[in-house]
Amino acid sequence: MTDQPLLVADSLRLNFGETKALDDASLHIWPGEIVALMGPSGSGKSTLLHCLAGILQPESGRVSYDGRDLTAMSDSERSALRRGEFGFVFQFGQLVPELTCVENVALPLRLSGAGRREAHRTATDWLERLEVGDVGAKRPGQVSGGQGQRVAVARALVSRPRVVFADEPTGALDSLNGELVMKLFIAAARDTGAAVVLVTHEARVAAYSDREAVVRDGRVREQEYAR
Ligand SMILES: Nc1ncnc2c1ncn2[C@@H]1O[C@H](COP(=O)(O)OP(=O)(O)OP(=O)(O)O)[C@@H](O)[C@H]1O
Repeated sequence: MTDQPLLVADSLRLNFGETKALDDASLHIWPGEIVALMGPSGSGKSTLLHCLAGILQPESGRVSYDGRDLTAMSDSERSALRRGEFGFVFQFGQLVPELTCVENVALPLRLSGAGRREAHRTATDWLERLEVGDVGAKRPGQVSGGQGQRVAVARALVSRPRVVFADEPTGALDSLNGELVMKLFIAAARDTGAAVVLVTHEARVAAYSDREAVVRDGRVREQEYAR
């Protein structure tokens, strides 16, 4: 680890109408660190993740990434940062249904200017790494939930982001498949040196992290280093 955090949330506040979703939430993420956000339903975990990723803007407080103030950037600067430096894995629906699995994984590379052949070769390698090399030609609707999530993980990591945000990445899977996806996901993230911010309800998913941060009532209440 370096002596500078990669991502910092400093005293974030965000309300949805009467609901205080974030109420003075602060968190540091270090390069390469795997952090699980735990806590009761509705406590603000997803809202915190979305603010850290520059998807939601807090009403007050600051998010900085690599020393740059995300909250002060224009929308287009923030989008460029998300495309270039961040990867995302969500519970459902993040694959483009009209594209094959290999095309889905190649998409981030194509959008950043890679040629078709090179992008497909890299995407195929990533599918093999996630042990779904055989589904490349299929569309997302033709593969199982576990296979689809492994394709989604490959797509999140293919452009070698420095941070991967994962919101309940195994929430729709049975425990066996969830375990396999987590194992492959975390091994690949550690290999590439990506930090991971993971929202989960499940202790056995959080067990893959280096640190658990508990969110309660819109604030990070407890942090614990695993093992
Ligand atoms: N778009 C929205 N509009 C209105 N209220 C919202 C919105 N998003 C979140 N909230 C509310 O903000 C609070 C925090 O929600 P958030 O989704 O961050 O919690 P969470 O801890 O991720 O919950 P869960 O574990 O159930 O997914 C909740 O009370 C939720 O109902």
